[in-house]
Amino acid sequence: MPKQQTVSTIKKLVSEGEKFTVLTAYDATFAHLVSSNGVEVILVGDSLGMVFQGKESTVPVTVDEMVYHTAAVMRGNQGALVMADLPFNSYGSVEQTLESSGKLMRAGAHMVKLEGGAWLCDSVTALSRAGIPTCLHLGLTPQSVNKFGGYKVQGRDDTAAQTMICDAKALVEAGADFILLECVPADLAKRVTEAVDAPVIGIGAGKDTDGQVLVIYDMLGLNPHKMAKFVKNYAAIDTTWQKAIQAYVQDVKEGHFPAPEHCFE
Ligand SMILES: Nc1nc(=O)c2c([nH]1)NC[C@@H]1CN(c3ccc(C(=O)N[C@@H](CCC(=O)O)C(=O)O)cc3)CN21
Ligand SMILES: CC(C)C(=O)C(=O)O
Ligand SMILES: [Mg+2]
Repeated sequence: MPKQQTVSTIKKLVSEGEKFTVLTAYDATFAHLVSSNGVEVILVGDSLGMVFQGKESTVPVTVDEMVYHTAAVMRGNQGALVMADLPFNSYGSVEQTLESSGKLMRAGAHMVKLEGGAWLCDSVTALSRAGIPTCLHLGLTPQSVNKFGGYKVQGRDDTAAQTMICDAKALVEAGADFILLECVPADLAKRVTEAVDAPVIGIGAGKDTDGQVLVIYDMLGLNPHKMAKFVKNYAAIDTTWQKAIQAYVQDVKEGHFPAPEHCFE
């Protein structure tokens, strides 16, 4: 594995047909644990609002909080590519997007993640020109939980599926480096992955995306709340966290995770 992962090393790995793994981390200790056990990408996810802060959703998370956690992650990171979520209501205009992203990049992030479709193309292009790589999150976008009315599988009907494919293509055309799909039928995720020339990361999106992501507290069985269908508890298989993470990496590389029971149709 390279000393430091970059957007290019991930793209190269995917072009060679290798799967990659992503886990969340919100602090230096978890960043160290994850990045020294084979995980290529750390996501400083706004899910920290739920699992770290104990809030109802990711909506209350602020840019300043993301900056704080990103800076902590950077101190523990051992060479993973660090992607930070732009939180709710911090990327409404191109100008606001550049300002919020600049704060995350100055905290040490290597790239930012935005939730949304083709309406973000101008922002993606502006970020690309500013030297900020992006990941675009489609499907179940948790910052819109109040519009969705719950955490539900997205893209089940033909129109929604077609829109998702068009959004992904437009965003990659506009300069998006990665696409992330959350809670979408496995066959749609496969179609999106085939349709775009960018690495696609999945969570609850079947086995055919280029990478997989999970929230670390979920896959270590530490989340006391009801787990989504896509979660696998790796700590139930291996008795140390290091081994649990290594088992997850191996499962993804070998195509054993996600299994049919973790997928939607
Ligand atoms: N700990 C944690 N893990 C996550 O994966 C996560 C967060 N927090 N916070 C932000 C979002 C919220 N997420 C969620 C939360 C619940 C479901 C869920 O219960 N989904 C149903 C699908 C129901 C349907 O069929 O439409 C499931 O059965 O999995 C999915 C994603 C994913 N993200
Ligand atoms: C669930 C993942 C994809 C995420 O956005 C987060 O952890 O915030
Ligand atoms: Mg998030």
